[in-house]
Amino acid sequence: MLANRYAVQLTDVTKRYGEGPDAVLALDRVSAGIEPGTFTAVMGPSGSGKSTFLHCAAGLDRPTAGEVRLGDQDLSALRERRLTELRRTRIGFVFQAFNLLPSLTVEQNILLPLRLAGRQSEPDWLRHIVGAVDLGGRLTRYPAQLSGGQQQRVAIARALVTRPEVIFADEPTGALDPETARDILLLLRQAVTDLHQTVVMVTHDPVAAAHTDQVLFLGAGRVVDGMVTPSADRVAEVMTGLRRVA
Ligand SMILES: Nc1ncnc2c1ncn2[C@@H]1O[C@H](COP(=O)(O)OP(=O)(O)OP(=O)(O)O)[C@@H](O)[C@H]1O
Repeated sequence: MLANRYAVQLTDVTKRYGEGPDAVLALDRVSAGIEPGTFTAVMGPSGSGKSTFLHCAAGLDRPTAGEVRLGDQDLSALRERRLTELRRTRIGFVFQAFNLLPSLTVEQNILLPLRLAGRQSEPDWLRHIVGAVDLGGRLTRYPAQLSGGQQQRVAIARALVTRPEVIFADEPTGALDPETARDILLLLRQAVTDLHQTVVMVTHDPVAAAHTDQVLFLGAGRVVDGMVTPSADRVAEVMTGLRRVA
């Protein structure tokens, strides 16, 4: 069998919440393939299924039907323990709320995924990513002593430390001012361009989407449009059209 050319592949993924007349069809037979070493934005009106897409693609939630593959691994074939292990070692996460552990230093937060996986840190790699996120002088500080932008840099370093196959970012700039948001987006862009990382990001912001290579647009749980080398203006135009029909 040929190796999967995609870093992540969703095939006919359906996600239904609840049962009977109150059931919500959050994803309706969604298919998408994310190429390795690319930066992808997932956009759509509120309630269109973006978070559900991200959660299913990242193995945080199981689809009701359909298949999700991380490389050649079918996630539905994994029991909970193996799936947790896979999330820890092969996937990185960046959230809007940073999700750092307040009692750990910056360095300990960055190294946490390795510690949880029982893996050794690689000093050269650690130095490289700490340099890339520009946190060199702050490794012994605690999250509460950092600005929002600095905390998100720690979260990105933590996501990079295991050299995951894909980083999933859920509104990573949602809590930041526009200038700091831009720095974080440039950092994610750099992770893709320089470190050949694959990044999938949910965002509401056309300016954020303009930093990516491609945009997947969701509407009412389906992939309704796509755009390569997006610009903020063209993305905003598509979003206005989607909101009109939502
Ligand atoms: N745990 C849940 N139980 C029931 N319904 C849910 C659950 N999670 C999401 N939904 C519903 O599924 C649909 C898609 O939700 P989702 O959060 O994926 O959309 P979204 O595009 O990320 O929205 P937003 O931009 O507002 O965050 C919505 O109708 C939502 O109410």
